[in-house]
Amino acid sequence: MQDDSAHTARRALETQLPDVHRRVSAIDVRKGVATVVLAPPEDAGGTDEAGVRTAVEAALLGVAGIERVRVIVESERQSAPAARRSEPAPFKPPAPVIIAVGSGKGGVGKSTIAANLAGACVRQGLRTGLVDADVFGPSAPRLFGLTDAPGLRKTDAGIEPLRAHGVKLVSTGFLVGEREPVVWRGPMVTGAIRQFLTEVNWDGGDGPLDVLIIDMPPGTGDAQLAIAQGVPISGAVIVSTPQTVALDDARKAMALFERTEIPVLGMIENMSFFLCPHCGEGSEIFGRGGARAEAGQMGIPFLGEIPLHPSLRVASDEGRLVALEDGPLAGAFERAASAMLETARTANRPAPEIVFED
Ligand SMILES: Nc1ncnc2c1ncn2[C@@H]1O[C@H](COP(=O)(O)OP(=O)(O)OP(=O)(O)O)[C@@H](O)[C@H]1O
Repeated sequence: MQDDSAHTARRALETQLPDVHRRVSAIDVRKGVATVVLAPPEDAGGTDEAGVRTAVEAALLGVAGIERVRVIVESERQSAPAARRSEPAPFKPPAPVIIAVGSGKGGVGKSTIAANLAGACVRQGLRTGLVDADVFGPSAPRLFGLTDAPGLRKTDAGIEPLRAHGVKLVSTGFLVGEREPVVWRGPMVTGAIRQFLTEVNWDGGDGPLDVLIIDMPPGTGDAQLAIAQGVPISGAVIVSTPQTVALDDARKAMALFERTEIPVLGMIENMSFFLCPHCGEGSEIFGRGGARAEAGQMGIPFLGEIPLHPSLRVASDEGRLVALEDGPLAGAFERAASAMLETARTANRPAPEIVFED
């Protein structure tokens, strides 16, 4: 629950930092964590944003009930890309291969698949990061067994990711309690995602990431746009179950990615068939193969099928990744991850050369 400290925090900024207060578009305080969303500065190059953050933190840590402060600066508006074109790249991309995992509807297992694809990448010896961009329902804390983990810290090097099962990860779930629904407005979603893509210290002294997986939120395209504009993304993987209704939604998800010029790398079918934990036999309860056929029709690669298996749900609830354990599920994730990486690497084209006319 939002508490009264939000009101006190707003008053503190109004009296102590009136210039900053004018830029505040939202303040939220929950469980001692204050989240302040600031509109982009009017004078983009001339404002000491690091100084602003420090000042906001100092002002709000003086408010009773606030123990931690997060400052999110909203992304620049539409005019920004044109202005940015002639400037040097504002930051180093977090990884050479960046893959968004999306789905058309909730509950098809997108987050479970994203987490285990990350696990399969670790198993292949790749330095792997995961951004849980599903700000509406972050599930990384549960999937990685980090529900009691301390929140994200920010150092001079950036936001420090948490680590579990060899994966470095960030999630809004590490900013608020897991059971609390987060109410984000459009700009907050894009602001949070941009911050996760541009301000995380992925390297952390043990080398840059080889691959970054983004667990996408469902929605209207805000997140897709933030990602398309924020990082050189390799492409998107769509997760669907085989039923027609899920496939209809998967088609819409693909259209959203394509509208923001994120190439769709392929489709993974989850819950393809029921793999009996007792006899090991498969039953095609949802009509296996629907996603494979759909991918064929859309002209995109089919990257693999993951069976419905009780142990996957149990492992997910216990914060384990089956991709890192032994068994048929690990093999399925390994094959899907290999196909995904192969497609992503071939999709990664060199940046276009910019020619300056005299
Ligand atoms: N192949 C599978 N076998 C068994 N259980 C699965 C499988 N895939 C996912 N699940 C379970 O289904 C539930 C939904 O999965 P998950 O949270 O990953 O879905 P999602 O598409 O990310 O949903 P949402 O968008 O609502 O977060 C979880 O309880 C998960 O453990």
